[in-house]
Amino acid sequence: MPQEPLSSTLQVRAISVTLGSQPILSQLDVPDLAGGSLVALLGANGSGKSTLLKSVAGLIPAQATTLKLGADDLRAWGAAQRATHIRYLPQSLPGDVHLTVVEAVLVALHARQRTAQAASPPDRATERVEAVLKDLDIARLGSRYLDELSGGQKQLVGLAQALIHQPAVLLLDEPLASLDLNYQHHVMQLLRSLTRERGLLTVIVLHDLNMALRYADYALIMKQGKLVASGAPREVITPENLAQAFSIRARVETCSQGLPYVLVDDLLHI
Ligand SMILES: Nc1ncnc2c1ncn2[C@@H]1O[C@H](COP(=O)(O)OP(=O)(O)OP(=O)(O)O)[C@@H](O)[C@H]1O
Repeated sequence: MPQEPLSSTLQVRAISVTLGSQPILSQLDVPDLAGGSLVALLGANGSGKSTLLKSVAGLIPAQATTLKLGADDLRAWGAAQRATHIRYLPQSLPGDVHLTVVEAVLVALHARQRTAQAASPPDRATERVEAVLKDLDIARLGSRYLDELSGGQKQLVGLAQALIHQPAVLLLDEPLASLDLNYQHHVMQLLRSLTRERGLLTVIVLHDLNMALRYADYALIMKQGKLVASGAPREVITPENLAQAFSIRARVETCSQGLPYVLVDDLLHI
């Protein structure tokens, strides 16, 4: 049987990461992020978003005074246990793998099940893979080879590989980057409903602030390894914070349907 995800709050206090000789994050405190929330992680290129996600996932070394999921200290978990409950989906995925989409998602499922010692019978595993592909609306790609897919299609397969694990925390690094407009909204709607139904904590790096305004429950804005703002998207995506984080002069307008959107008027030279 698949394991039930833990629905828990992520606590990160005073996290520091040094890469090479460069301090990238320095004693960064992140507000507690509750299971069941879709969190947008925003900020300029190089502001430390990927570094924060990778350090929480345990993929790069970090120091922190607190790094917990619910009552569990993540630093006490081995790599396999951490990977079972916390999935990080990188910006780009390996493209030269000669496996079909179904095989690639099955491989991802079995890699976890070996470590979790909770293998499903093969027919049940295939059913689960098919259900995830259907959720993402890519069932028709099941028998296609990964190395023959477009960038956006590969991105969706990566998402299927992450979702098949039924993690407690999903850390997605720009998953919309190669998707067309239809799939961008499809993926955001799917993530929002999965996040709520399963009590998942989903943290998603977005460069499209309108997507954050429309779908996220909470937003974090980073600049140079620090948090500029955190809170409800409508409260933190403000002209002042956008000027500070992105060096732009921007307005937040409301469309005739009542949805907020960002309009950039000019670049600020700093
Ligand atoms: N392996 C590394 N060694 C040294 N510096 C690194 C390494 N990886 C990232 N950095 C630096 O850390 C800083 C933060 O990078 P990071 O990838 O976390 O930013 P980001 O906010 O995710 O950016 P982007 O939006 O461009 O993906 C950057 O200045 C980057 O050059």
